[in-house]
Amino acid sequence: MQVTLNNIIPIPLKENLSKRPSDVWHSQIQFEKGCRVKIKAPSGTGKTTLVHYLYKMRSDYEGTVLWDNKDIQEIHGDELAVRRQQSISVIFQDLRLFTNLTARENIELNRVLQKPFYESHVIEEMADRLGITHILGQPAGICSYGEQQRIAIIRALVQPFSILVMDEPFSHLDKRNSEKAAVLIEEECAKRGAGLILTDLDEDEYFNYTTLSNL
Ligand SMILES: Nc1ncnc2c1ncn2[C@@H]1O[C@H](COP(=O)(O)OP(=O)(O)OP(=O)(O)O)[C@@H](O)[C@H]1O
Repeated sequence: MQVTLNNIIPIPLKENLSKRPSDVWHSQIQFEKGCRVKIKAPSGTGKTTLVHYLYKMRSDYEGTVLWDNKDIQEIHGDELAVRRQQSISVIFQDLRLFTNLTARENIELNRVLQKPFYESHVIEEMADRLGITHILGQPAGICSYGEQQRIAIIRALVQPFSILVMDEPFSHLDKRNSEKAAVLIEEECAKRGAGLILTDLDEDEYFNYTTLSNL
């Protein structure tokens, strides 16, 4: 799937945006299969807002967001659900885990939404690589935030996608765990020939990105 931003301007940020240059807003940008794009911008400049626009969670913007040349405002119901299950996977900044469900149940829910992309043993293999095997049976709500981030990463990786969007996915992970997660994410994107869009506050070398620094 290709995602295109056509002259997007967030209405709540419009006044501030007229005072600063931007690599993203009021531009034509395409995110293609295979891309590695990092949006590096300070707190409060609109990274999460952009992620919500890309996934059709909010529509308070001028301009258009296209999925494969179709305005996402015209995508509803089953078509929207299938796109989210098959084409675009997101790790939200606030993770959106079900706190009463175990880590494994949170991941399983995404795996079995449609015809599973992976068999269930892949969850154990990914958990082992990210060092969270011991909390798989624990309610997500009592896991540390760093553990919850790794649950959300695995949940996003067990479904099919051609674009993966991650909003500050390593904010509570140390460097070693961030590197391990990045290697797994890169492998899963490469397997699918998928594109990756990541937001963050700082520089890093986890992926070979194109960086957009002004938001
Ligand atoms: N639903 C909304 N309606 C109006 N304004 C909003 C809404 N959501 C966020 N904002 C405002 O838009 C600005 C950008 O918020 P956003 O969460 O996108 O920033 P961010 O770059 O992701 O920040 P951080 O790095 O701190 O997570 C903030 O000033 C915020 O108050």
